[in-house]
Amino acid sequence: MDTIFIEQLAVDAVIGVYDWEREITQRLFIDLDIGFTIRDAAADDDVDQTLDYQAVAERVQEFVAASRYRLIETLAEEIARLLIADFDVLEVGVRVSKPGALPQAANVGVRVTRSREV
Ligand SMILES: Nc1nc2c(c(=O)[nH]1)N=C([C@H](O)[C@@H](O)CO)CN2
Repeated sequence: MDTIFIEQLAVDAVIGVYDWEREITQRLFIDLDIGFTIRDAAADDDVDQTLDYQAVAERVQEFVAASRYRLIETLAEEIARLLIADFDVLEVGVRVSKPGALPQAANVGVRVTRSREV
């Protein structure tokens, strides 16, 4: 299987377990590794035969911006579910980073890998 990836997709969302975090948005970065066979699209040089990363990015940005989860774990899981359901992908890796969460660290986050059940 091949991979189509998106790195550091920036989205502002309501996210966090503390009361003050429910009142603000915070910057998240999303990394996606999407398992997809690109051979046919490459052979025909045809975007209609591949996964349009622009469409994926717009859908994920729309979803995350409207979300109000407490845990980044939940957000990562739901992004994976969305991609498998809406874009018919076989496997997806989702990394959600919340760089503002820990002042003493450059970044924190979670990574999940999920596959479509066949
Ligand atoms: N494993 C996690 N730990 C924590 C999370 C989280 O989403 N997953 N969230 C918080 C707070 O919201 C924190 O980001 C506030 O700065 C703490 N730990």
